[in-house]
Parts: sequence; structure tokens; C-alpha cells
Amino acid sequence: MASIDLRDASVEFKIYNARGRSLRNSLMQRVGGRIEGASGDHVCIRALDHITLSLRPGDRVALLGHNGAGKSTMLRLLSGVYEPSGGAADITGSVATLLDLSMGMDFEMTGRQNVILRAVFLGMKRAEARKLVPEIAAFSELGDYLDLPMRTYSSGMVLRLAFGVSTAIQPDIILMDEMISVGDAEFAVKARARLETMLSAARIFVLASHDLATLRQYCNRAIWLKEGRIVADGPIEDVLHRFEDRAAHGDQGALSGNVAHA
Ligand SMILES: Nc1ncnc2c1ncn2[C@@H]1O[C@H](COP(=O)(O)OP(=O)(O)OP(=O)(O)O)[C@@H](O)[C@H]1O
Repeated sequence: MASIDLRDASVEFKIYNARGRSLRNSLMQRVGGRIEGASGDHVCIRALDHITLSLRPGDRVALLGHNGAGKSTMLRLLSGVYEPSGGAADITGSVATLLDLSMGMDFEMTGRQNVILRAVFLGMKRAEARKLVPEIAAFSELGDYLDLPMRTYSSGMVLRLAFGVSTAIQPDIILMDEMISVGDAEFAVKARARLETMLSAARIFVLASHDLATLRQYCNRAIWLKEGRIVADGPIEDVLHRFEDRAAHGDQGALSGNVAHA
């Protein structure tokens, strides 16, 4: 079973070093979340504001909205990385967040050791984790490099390995910030095929992106966020039509910044 339920969930950030008048004033005028106001020593940004939604198996959800609308914060809330500051978030099922692929890798350790470390971190027993190595080694095409410390890898080699590990274990729920593309042209084709296999086997998939064509290609439902609130939630074409229509009629909040006043 895989499901996510948010009930009246909010996420707030308190910024304590915004004491300077000019910094506070400039924060008030930027695109982004809802500035809830400023008390003596801090400014409070409500990045998500009383969100209620349910995600169920079969949902392929596009998250859209202008810069600072709350998409990344939503992904972190859906993954359980953030606890709601108000309301509730119930997440059932294994979750993979394909956000920063090489996060947690130790560059003093070999590629092989890092594969095992990551798999164990994701909940596998060490013996099971070891069994993953040959497949990931073949996919990443790193050859003997797999037994050298990762600090000796090029950035492309790091990404090949990190991507290979991140896509080796099938989760119930996948959360992604923009569609991942790794490696040179030839490897990118292979990586895309592996990613698409993983996405289609996931029960729930959420993709935040500004690329509407990509959202149309992979999603069947869309949630449009603006200043941390849901403007629309429904079938992808319905929501994207409204979004494009608002942008065409000059609603700067649809495609670009939206000034939030305290
Ligand atoms: N760690 C943080 N500390 C303080 N404020 C934050 C933090 N993370 C996000 N915010 C604020 O929360 C709001 C939502 O940010 P978020 O990164 O979720 O937006 P986004 O829709 O992903 O934007 P983008 O399209 O630019 O990536 C913004 O006002 C941002 O400044």
C-alpha cells in the first residue's frame, strides 16, 4: 500500500538573522512564500499554507508554480524530511527522493563501498547490498574505478555511480525535482530508460518542474501552487490549460515571480 495524506499542513521558516531593516524590506518584496510578518527578532515565511491533499496509487503528479511557490518544500514534506509546523502528514510506503543523488556518499571510500553504504542506509542488509554491486557496476561502466576512492572520479563518473545506486532499489513512491539527466549523450539514453522503468513501476510519482512538456509527458494529475497554497488540483490538461491561460493573460504569478506583501 502506498499513500500520502496531508491535512491542513503548513511549513514555516523563521529567519532570525533578518534584523536589519533593509534585509527585512527586501525579503518582503521578493518572489516566494507568504511572509507572515516580522516580530522583534525574526521574519516568518510560510512556505506551505494549510495544504490538504491525498495521493493514491496511480497518481503521477506534476507540481507547478513560480519560483518560491513552495514546490521543493512540498517535496520535502511529502518525503518526511520536513515535519509540518501545523496540521498532519501521513506517509505510507517506501519513498525515494531523487533530489541530490550523490548526497551522503563518502569520497574517501571506493565506489563499491559507497554502493553498499547507500543500500544499507536505504534499509538493506549488508549481504543483500553486496548483491547489488555487479548490476550497478555493469550499468555505470566504471570498470576498475569501482575499487578506487571516489575522490579520483570525474564529476560525470560520480553521477553515473550515484544514479546507478539511486535507481537500483524500487520504491513505492518517487519524488523528483526536475527530470534527471546524467552522463554523456550515449549514457543519458541508457539512464533515461532505466529511470522510466523505475517511474512506471512506482505506485505514486511526484515531479516538480517548470518544463510543461515534461510534466505533460510523465504526469496525469497536476497541483498548481502559488505562495504556498493550492490554486488548482486536477487532471493534468485541465490544470495546465488554466496555468497557461493565466500566464498568457499577464498573471506574472503563473510563470514568474509574484510579490508577497507582509
Ligand atoms: N530553508 C529555508 N529557510 C527559509 N526560507 C525557505 C527555506 N526553504 C524555502 N524557503 C522559502 O520558502 C518559500 C518556498 O520555497 P521553495 O524552495 O519551496 O519554492 P519552489 O517553488 O521550489 O521554488 P523554485 O521554483 O525557485 O525552486 C520561498 O519563499 C523560500 O524563500
